[in-house]
Amino acid sequence: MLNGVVVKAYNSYYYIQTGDKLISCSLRGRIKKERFSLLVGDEVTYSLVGPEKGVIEEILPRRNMLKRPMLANVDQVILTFAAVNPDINPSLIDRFLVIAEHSQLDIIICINKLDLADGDTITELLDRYRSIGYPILTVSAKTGQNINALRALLFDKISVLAGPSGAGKSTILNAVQPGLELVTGEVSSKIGRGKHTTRFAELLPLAGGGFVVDTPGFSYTEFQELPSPELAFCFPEIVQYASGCKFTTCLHFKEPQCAVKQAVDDGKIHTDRYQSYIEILTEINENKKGF
Ligand SMILES: Nc1nc2c(ncn2[C@@H]2O[C@H](COP(=O)(O)OP(=O)(O)OP(=O)(O)O)[C@@H](O)[C@H]2O)c(=O)[nH]1
Ligand SMILES: [Zn+2]
Repeated sequence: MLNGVVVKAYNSYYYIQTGDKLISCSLRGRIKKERFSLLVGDEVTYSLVGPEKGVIEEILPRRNMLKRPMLANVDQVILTFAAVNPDINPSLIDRFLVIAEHSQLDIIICINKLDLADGDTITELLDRYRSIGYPILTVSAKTGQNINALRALLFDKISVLAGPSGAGKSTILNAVQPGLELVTGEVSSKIGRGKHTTRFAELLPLAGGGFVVDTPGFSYTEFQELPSPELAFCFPEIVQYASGCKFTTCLHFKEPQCAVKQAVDDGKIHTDRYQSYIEILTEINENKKGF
């Protein structure tokens, strides 16, 4: 039996990548009954029935599942922001971090357009996130600076790039692997790619091993409602102090004897981060969608 990864689903066919071969597969009858359960990203076993044609026999156990886009076995999200143009915005970074934390993926923060940035202005901001424990990579897709380091991080993993429009996600991927030829540029010119329509994500194989997802990951406008008690778990530094709160149900807002608020007062949690937490908590409580 052969092994591969589902990289694309089209009509009732699944495309399986094995090494540098792409095998178009149908499903064995008994899996068909549970067809909904086969996702792009799944590892499968298959048997060949012709040259580059096969039948999927078995779906191997799934490590995780992402809802938007629908994918299995994603290892990490590369949260991508531009240092400038559009200007880096800590509150937006915090919102993307919440979504990424909620999806329980490993997170890498990637700051692009280093060629346009005055290093000092972003250093303080990046130190803030570094001190929380987030790995940070600064790159320039334009000059190629640190693109090798990013390529190394993508090696042998399934990665999603997420981040605001214009951060340079497609340009970065094209720099990582020129053959990908993702469409870049103005938003309007991308509509043909289905940017605003529902489509199934595809995995693009990277030379040397690993895959990237061809659509931007979750966007902050697609934020799915998060129950307010879960929000604090999306802030690692809040988690670190929350066990010291008097009430186990503490939302670290108006409750007395809150160890998190104390940590903010003591300068151990950054006030901006706490502010982001409170803003998002308030939005969740007001039942606003799409923050
Ligand atoms: N100066 C500079 N410009 C860049 C860099 N990376 C991307 N850009 C430009 O930024 C603009 C947006 O880049 P895209 O790659 O389309 O951004 P995106 O994040 O894929 O945007 P969406 O698809 O809308 O989410 C383009 O005009 C790019 O040429 C960089 O490192 N330096
Ligand atoms: Zn508290």
